Amino acid sequence: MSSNEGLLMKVLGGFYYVECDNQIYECKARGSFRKSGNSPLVGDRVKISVQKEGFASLDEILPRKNKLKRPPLANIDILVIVCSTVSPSPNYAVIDKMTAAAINSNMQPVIVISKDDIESGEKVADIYKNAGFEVFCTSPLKSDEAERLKALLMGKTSAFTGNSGVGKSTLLNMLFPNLSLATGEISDKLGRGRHTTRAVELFNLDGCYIADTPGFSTVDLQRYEIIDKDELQYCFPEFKEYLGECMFTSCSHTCEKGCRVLQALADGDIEKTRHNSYVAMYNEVKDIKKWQLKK
Ligand SMILES: Nc1nc2c(ncn2[C@@H]2O[C@H](COP(=O)(O)OP(=O)(O)OP(=O)(O)O)[C@@H](O)[C@H]2O)c(=O)[nH]1
Ligand SMILES: [Zn+2]
Repeated sequence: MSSNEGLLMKVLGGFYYVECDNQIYECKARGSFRKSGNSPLVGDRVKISVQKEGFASLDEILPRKNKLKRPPLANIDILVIVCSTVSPSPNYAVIDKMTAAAINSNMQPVIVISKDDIESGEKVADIYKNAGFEVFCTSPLKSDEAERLKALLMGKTSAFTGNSGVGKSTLLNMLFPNLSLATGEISDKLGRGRHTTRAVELFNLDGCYIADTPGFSTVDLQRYEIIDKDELQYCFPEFKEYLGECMFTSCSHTCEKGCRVLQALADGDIEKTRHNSYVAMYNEVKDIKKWQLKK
């Protein structure tokens, strides 16, 4: 018998599929997980033991860097937030919720602006570059941007999100031309829009681990990952250099006198759309009590 560390790629029908040494092992979990209530999630780094006959068991879940409720995933390194320049045009409120939620969950948000061939994504790109994010402007004509993005995703576990029609499937196919071969349904519009019963799954595509999340169109951090009002300011990286410099220590950076963040906004150092999103999110959570946020 040998004990190994691996990555949980899929959970299906009581079996756990673990990638370990370039091989997939079908594992049964040890009974203790059921009792402890801490069940293995796709994306978990796990310890498995492989018996001689090929039977494998999942013995231990290694500590997680993060965990999502919907879809149930662990250890997401990068959240790729896709928006398009036109049809649909960018929804800043949605994008900013996703960037904030990603940061709050200890993931790196990455912005992809598609349909750069129809209309330039430069204006949107500048907003997010100025806020400190990694930004990519893509179109089927710009393979260099896709290559640059792919290099960032290498060896990491990533999930893609964005409204319907922004071009997620197109982007994934551009990044991974052999995607349809690798995953079958994933290229088939990612199994979305129809009632599939497929489970959440990680795909190893050229060394990039991509989470596919059927059943709902995208990773939905908006509704399920609510950010505490005191934490929200830290989820806007461009605020960081001004925090602690406001007149009032309890400043919410929404309307107060002597607010350094509002000053930066007035000076044009913080983007208006970003601050608008912050205020909207702040107002949404300001009356929620801390105990109601407990997960
Ligand atoms: N010109 C142009 N068209 C694009 C680009 N990206 C996507 N499209 C088109 O936009 C439409 C929607 O693209 P999809 O890739 O299906 O979008 P999606 O985000 O996967 O959509 P859902 O499956 O509904 O979530 C398709 O007709 C694509 O051909 C792009 O960069 N340039
Ligand atoms: Zn302030």
